[in-house]
Amino acid sequence: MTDLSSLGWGRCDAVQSGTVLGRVARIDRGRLTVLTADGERRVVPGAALHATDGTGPAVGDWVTVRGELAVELLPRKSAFVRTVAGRRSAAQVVAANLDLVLVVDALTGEARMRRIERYLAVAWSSGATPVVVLTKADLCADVAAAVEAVREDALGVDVLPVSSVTGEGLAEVRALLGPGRTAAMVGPSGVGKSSLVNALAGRTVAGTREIRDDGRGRHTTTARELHLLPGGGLLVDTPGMRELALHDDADGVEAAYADVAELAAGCRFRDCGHRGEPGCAVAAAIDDGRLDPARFTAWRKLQAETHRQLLRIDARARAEERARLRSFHRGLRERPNRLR
Ligand SMILES: Nc1nc2c(ncn2[C@@H]2O[C@H](COP(=O)(O)OP(=O)(O)OP(=O)(O)O)[C@@H](O)[C@H]2O)c(=O)[nH]1
Ligand SMILES: [Zn+2]
Repeated sequence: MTDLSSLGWGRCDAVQSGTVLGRVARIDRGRLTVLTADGERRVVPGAALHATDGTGPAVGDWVTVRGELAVELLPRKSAFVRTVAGRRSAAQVVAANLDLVLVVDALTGEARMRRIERYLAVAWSSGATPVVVLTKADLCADVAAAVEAVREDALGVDVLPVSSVTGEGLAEVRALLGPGRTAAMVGPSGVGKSSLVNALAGRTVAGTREIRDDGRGRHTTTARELHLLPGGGLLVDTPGMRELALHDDADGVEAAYADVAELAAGCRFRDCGHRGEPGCAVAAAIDDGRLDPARFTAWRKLQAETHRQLLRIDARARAEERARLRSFHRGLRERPNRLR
């Protein structure tokens, strides 16, 4: 029998008799693998298993289970949400009930900052605490300088260099993941997320790009999974994301660019567009080198993106309302006596 707090449980919601609490560790082919006090169970999601925001169960969610059925999804305390590309731009919960979001990027290659900022914006709106983890330190000639550059922009966020090959920095990441603490790793494909889970777990729990020892050949992460680490932490490995579109993340953008937002608050005009208006504090900061113009441009771009998303969500809601009214009126025409 496991203590539920070791699975990250820290609440006192009453559970109906006959049901048990479980935490979703894996979802595959419509079935959930949940961790309960009595071990792992495979269950099917019941008809009512969706969150108040309409999304389905996600890894990290708490559910109540009766027999082989997950009957209820408990409210989330935090969630990392991404927008699925496509016309409907639906929200997808990557992982739920997180204490930390590890934004993972590699110290190889250049120009990682704009990408990190985008992940940080979504991480800030998740409700969990973001941390930046920079992998492949063994392949970087000047780790200190690279880390410093990221620290300057990732305001209020810890930035930790690690190497899954030499083990450098792993202790610092482990220290963040105390017993019952849940973290999810997010970041682009190939930055070494699976290698990092394996290094932290001390054994192969996640597939990496190498040939796996079970001989199943090349493999990159295809499913999310909640792993229990030896030190008692819980870590969600997520497949690399080709693109991370913003959703309802305006607050997250403001948090990730708190310095720019603060400058903008000092402009003479409240609705300053920072396009050469007199008394623009943003332009002044760019002029005297306090603000990197690329960071300013990135802020604008992410702001515009969240704004477009909101308009799209709005437009969709209006279209759905129109369609509902149309079908109601059609119903009246076809069966005019219905209201009598
Ligand atoms: N030198 C070095 N190579 C690393 C390190 N971490 C990962 N790699 C290599 O980078 C490649 C990608 O690593 P993965 O762990 O599969 O990356 P991932 O982020 O999980 O990728 P996806 O599963 O596609 O999301 C592999 O060839 C790893 O061996 C590291 O710390 N140092
Ligand atoms: Zn301005």
